[in-house]
Amino acid sequence: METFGKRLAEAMDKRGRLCVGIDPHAALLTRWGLTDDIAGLERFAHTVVEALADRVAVLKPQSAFFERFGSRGIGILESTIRQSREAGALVLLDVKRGDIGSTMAAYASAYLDPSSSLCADAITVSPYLGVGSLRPAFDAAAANGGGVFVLGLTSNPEGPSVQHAVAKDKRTVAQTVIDEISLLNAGAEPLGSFGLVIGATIGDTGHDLSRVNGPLLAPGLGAQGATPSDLRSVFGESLRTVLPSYSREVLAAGPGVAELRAAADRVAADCETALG
Ligand SMILES: O=c1ccn([C@@H]2O[C@H](COP(=O)(O)O)[C@@H](O)[C@H]2O)c(=O)[nH]1
Repeated sequence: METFGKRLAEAMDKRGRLCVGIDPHAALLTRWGLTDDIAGLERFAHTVVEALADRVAVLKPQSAFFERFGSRGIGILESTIRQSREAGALVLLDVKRGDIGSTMAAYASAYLDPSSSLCADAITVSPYLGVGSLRPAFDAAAANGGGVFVLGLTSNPEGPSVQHAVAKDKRTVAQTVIDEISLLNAGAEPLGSFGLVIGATIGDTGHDLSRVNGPLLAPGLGAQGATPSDLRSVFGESLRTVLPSYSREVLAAGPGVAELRAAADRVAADCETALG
């Protein structure tokens, strides 16, 4: 079975380095002329899939915007994941789970076990209960060719109060997370399956990403104010494995399929120039 790291490296080579988020904000549904209900959600999500799933490397549905419609919203999330994967995109489900190991095992079954209707290629997780508590997700990913992206240095302004806190060993909380993920990816080729979320908004924080050997998801571009030219200062020598991620900046171009494609092409070209 091919690892997620290998599948992602191939997808980025073939389709370019871009992740587009599917974030059906109420304001975007209105902007698209849709109703803020289950029918609007379905039309929105499936239009993004129609426009982009056959061309971008990764689609990233934001679970929260589906969950807000209850079980029917989860149903649309399931069909969005399925259709995206059938069209060839890798699906990173942005669900930011994190719990004690025994509960984490249930989350891993829900999102990383191929027998689940919510199974994605990869998920986002939170390391707040300790990176070790995420072990069931790492194991499920490894067993099924999936990936896990751990929050490292997030794009929001509140993140540093926790992530930059310094532990007894003089490392920041974020550096501890980065180092533990680096160990999981040691020796993997061409790319490890365990990624980090590192916001494009954070500037040069002095964290060492040089040994991660896994994908670095960079949200915060576009609507949150970061630009592709910020990537160099955030990622330094580690630009090779950066996966830029946009949601609202691209989604605002809808509802036209051609306009969504043009917006994705534009940001992908901007990032390609910046990443070199
Ligand atoms: O540090 C993080 C981690 C996750 N996100 C998520 O990415 C998208 C960003 O959406 P934009 O519209 O491009 O701002 C959203 O789903 C967040 O929950 C993040 O922004 N920062």
